[in-house]
Formats: sequence, C-alpha cells, structure tokens
Amino acid sequence: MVNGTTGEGLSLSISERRQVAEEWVTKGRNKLDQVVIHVGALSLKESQELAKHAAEIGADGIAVIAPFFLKPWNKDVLINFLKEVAAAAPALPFYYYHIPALTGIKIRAEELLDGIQDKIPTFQGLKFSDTDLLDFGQCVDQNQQRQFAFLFGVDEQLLSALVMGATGAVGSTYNYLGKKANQMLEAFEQKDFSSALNYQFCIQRFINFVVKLGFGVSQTKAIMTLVSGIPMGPPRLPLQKASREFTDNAEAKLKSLDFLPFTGLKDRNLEACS
Ligand SMILES: CC(=O)N[C@H](C=O)[C@@H](O)[C@H](O)[C@H](O)CO
Ligand SMILES: CC(=O)C(=O)O
Repeated sequence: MVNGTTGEGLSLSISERRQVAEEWVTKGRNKLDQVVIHVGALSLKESQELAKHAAEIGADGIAVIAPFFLKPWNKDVLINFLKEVAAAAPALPFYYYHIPALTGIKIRAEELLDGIQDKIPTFQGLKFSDTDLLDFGQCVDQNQQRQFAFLFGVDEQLLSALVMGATGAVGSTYNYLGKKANQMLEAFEQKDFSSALNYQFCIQRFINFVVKLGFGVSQTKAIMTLVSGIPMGPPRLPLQKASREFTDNAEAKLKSLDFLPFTGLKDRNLEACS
C-alpha cells in the first residue's frame, strides 16, 4: 500500500505521489502480489486525478481516507465523497482506509459498510487502523456473504483481529518485523494459538518499548533504515527526524529480542522468542 501514512502520502505533492506510485507499480511487477495506491486527498479533484492515474499505470487497487479538514459529518456524505473518487477509476478495486485517530472522522466502519456496494460497485474492502474490535468484528460479521478484504492496521493487535476474521494486514512495522508477523500468521493458520500468542507478545514487547520512547512515522522510518540498510531519508515537516537516542535504544531492543540478524547475542539473550 503506497503513499499512505508511513509513506507520508499526504505530505507529498501530487506529482511526487504520481512518481512514487509509478515506481512501485513498475518495480513491483512480478514481485508483489498487489500494489494498492492510496489516493486520498482533501481536494476531491486531486483525489480523482490520482485515482485515474493509478488505473492508467496498472495498479491493483486504490485506497482512500476520509477528508479531514472540512469534514464529512455523517456516513452518507462520506460515502458520496468516496463514491466520486471510486468513479474516477471504475475498473479498480476500491478500499476505504479507516484511520480515525489521524483523520478525526469517527464514523464507524460497520455503518459505512452497510449498503456500500450499492453506492460504490468497486468496493473491495477496508483497511482498518483502529483498536475498536467491536466495530471491526461487526464489519466482518455483517458482510459474511460478500468477499470483502478486511485488512487490519494495528500491528500490535493483529492476532485479536485474526480471531475476528481479518483477511490480511497492512502496517508499518511489517517493514521490519515481517518475519515474526509471518510466523504468527503461520501458527494461527495451523491453529497453534499458544505459539501465535507468543509471537504476538514478542512483537508487542518491541512496539510497547518504542511507544514509550515516542513512536510515529519518523521513528518507523529510522527503524526501517536501520534494519534494511536502505536509507528512507528524513521525514518531511511537520514531522521531525527521529533522534539518535531513539534509534540507538530501538536498535538495542531489536538486538535483545533477536530481531536483527547476525547479532551474536543468542546465548545470553533472555528476551528473545522463537
Ligand atoms: C497510525 C499508524 O501509523 N498506523 C500504522 C498503520 O496504519 C500501524 O502500522 C502502526 O504504525 C503500528 O501498529 C504501530 O503502532
Ligand atoms: C501502514 C500503512 O498502512 C500506512 O502507512 O498507511
């Protein structure tokens, strides 16, 4: 999922967003199962332009957050906005990106989904970045007849969402904790719930540690750089670069949890979980 929260999509210019989307689609060909472009914007026109562009370059889908400055105050208005964006790319699967803590739009996803396909025929699913598992569970429960994708976006709680019927996950920490998350998914699939819980706790130990230090998009990028060796570059204002102190602490924690390869700490490592 390109140009969302972690990619600072809303801080990029439209031409930058087009460029990043093109790169992902081109470089991802035959490597990635799906490239979904986030095309949400405050300007409906820009959002439509980006949706059209995503279709032209051969993306697999588009995602949209709620407009967050002049706000839709009820479900119908929000749907009307989303519908106009979706209509600009009528052949592309459409995902609503529900992230109320950042948009301030608290319209419950379960309500939004009620009858949404009548308005948005390309509606394909939801990226759900909220901790309200009642809302999430009801999205799944009320749409069992439809083949929607329910993608969960609170990485530290993914296991609970899997129990509720999540069909996938999209999150920032999978950029560097993907292996642990895959092990958890595998254990869940095998119905080995105690191992799955172990993996989730292990992921939580790391996230809990960095949350206490102050964790956001800048910090995520610093950790991505650290783990992958691929420089993510500094974040753009109003975000500020993560401090050296943060990165050092995060690195030490990753090592103690054995999340970094070749750290040679294995024997004296009490925290690590396998
Ligand atoms: C607000 C935010 O950035 N949410 C991300 C995805 O939506 C998550 O992946 C979190 O970064 C992650 O769950 C850590 O809290
Ligand atoms: C993590 C994610 O989905 C995002 O950055 O938007």
